[in-house]
Amino acid sequence: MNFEIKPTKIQGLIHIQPKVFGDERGYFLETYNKNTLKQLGFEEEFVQDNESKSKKGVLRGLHFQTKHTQGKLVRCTYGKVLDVAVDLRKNSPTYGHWESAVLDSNEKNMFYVPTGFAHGFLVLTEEAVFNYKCTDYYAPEYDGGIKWDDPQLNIDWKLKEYGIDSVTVSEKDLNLPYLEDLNIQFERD
Ligand SMILES: Cc1cn([C@H]2C[C@H](O)[C@@H](COP(=O)(O)OP(=O)(O)O[C@H]3O[C@H](C)C(=O)[C@H](O)[C@H]3O)O2)c(=O)[nH]c1=O
Repeated sequence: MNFEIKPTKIQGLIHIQPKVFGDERGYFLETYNKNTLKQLGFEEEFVQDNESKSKKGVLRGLHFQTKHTQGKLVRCTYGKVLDVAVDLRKNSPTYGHWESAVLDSNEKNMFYVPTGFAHGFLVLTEEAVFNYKCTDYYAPEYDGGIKWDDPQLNIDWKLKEYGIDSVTVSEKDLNLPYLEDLNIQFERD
């Protein structure tokens, strides 16, 4: 099997480790295989692929769409990021809880963030290229989010551990609300 599914602390989040085939030429891996992942119980359909490049200390997020909610299969194809998902699902026992994963382009590891979560990442290396598949289309009219330093969420962005003195956040993200001012709960798909 070319993919290994690993458990997470929050139900619904999934760590996916593709098998990497190395030889004297370099390496090969399947980055997505609908049938193989279906055999592992992962049956999401994707409609849009995205890529972004950012410098160390850039923090994109925490984002969600209030309609056309997107499940995201995320990975880092250059450098390393700390990826964070926050559970906003209605009646979830882990509502308001977060889970993080270091996505490393050398490890090829992936993280699946289902609908109902806010998502963001912090770049840990000088540069990082971030690629992800989405289960629904971009719908800016339904763009929403939570500010990265929400004291109620108290996310450990590991800034000191990675020697990041200050984060670079877009104007839009700097003006995102805290969760307590949002009172948002997503119905489960
Ligand atoms: C997301 C997106 C953006 N755009 C355009 C809109 C802006 O002109 C430009 C940058 O958009 P934005 O600043 O929203 O990009 P990010 O801050 O990387 O947003 C993403 O960051 C976090 C980590 C996410 O999980 C979401 O996928 C997404 O919100 O790309 C598009 O044309 N299509 C798209 O799907």
